Amino acid sequence: MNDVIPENATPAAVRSSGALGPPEAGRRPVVGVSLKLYFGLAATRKWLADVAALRDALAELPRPVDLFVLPAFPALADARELLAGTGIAYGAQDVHWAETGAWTGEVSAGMLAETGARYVEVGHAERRRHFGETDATVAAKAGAVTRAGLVPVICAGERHDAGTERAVEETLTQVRAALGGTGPGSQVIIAYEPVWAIGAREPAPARHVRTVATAIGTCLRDHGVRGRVIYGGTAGPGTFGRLAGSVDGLFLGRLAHDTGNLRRVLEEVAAATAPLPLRS
Ligand SMILES: O=C[C@H](O)COP(=O)(O)O
Repeated sequence: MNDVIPENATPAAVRSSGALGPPEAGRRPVVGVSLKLYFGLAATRKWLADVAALRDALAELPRPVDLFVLPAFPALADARELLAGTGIAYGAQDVHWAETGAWTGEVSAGMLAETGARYVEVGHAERRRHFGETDATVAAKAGAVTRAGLVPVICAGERHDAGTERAVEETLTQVRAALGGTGPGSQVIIAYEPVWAIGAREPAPARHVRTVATAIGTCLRDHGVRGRVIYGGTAGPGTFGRLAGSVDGLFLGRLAHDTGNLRRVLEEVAAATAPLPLRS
């Protein structure tokens, strides 16, 4: 168990805790957005066009930041069209673990790769809660995604606000299970999302997030995967500055519907992060 990291710890102090290692170079900060089922197709197209217009702002950031967006399946073709040439990646909010077969209604990682998708979210709390996803199915999906050459965005987080120690335990159980489906050296993103902070009024307290995210970082290193950790749960402008040094970026939901917010988040992430080391 890691000690709780102080609320006012500087990024350098967090790194010197040993969880992230020395700040040589390597991991690029990353910001992701899931649209969930908030928009219809026309609204998604409008939003994607607004995101594509961030292209110049993205290119002018003082430090490169990866940006990916996850619209609903029917909008993947729109993402391909509207984000072409912008350097902004896109992907899906779910996937099936099988490559092919009698799986009515499902979509394989291979098909997603054919659409040009780069990232695939697996194990979001809403899928665990409403669709019965388990650590085993999340692991199978994460494995399918990496085998297809895509990057799984593995969501993990405790269900209830019952203290940081309990959160580390519950979250690492999910992360370890999911990583069991991926091979050594796989590239993954872990989206740490305390379930009680999703769709809430404010993000989880920074001290709590720093401690859990740092424990996830150590877990990634132990598993020998190339991992980045991002925080999600009512994240928006002002969130990253309090977490810098313990996470590689943010995973946004509602607050990115306004692409002005998304632009501010990208600027904050670029400004607040120093180069971070590769984890393997
Ligand atoms: O996928 C995104 C997360 O669940 C966070 O959503 P939220 O920012 O709307 O709370």
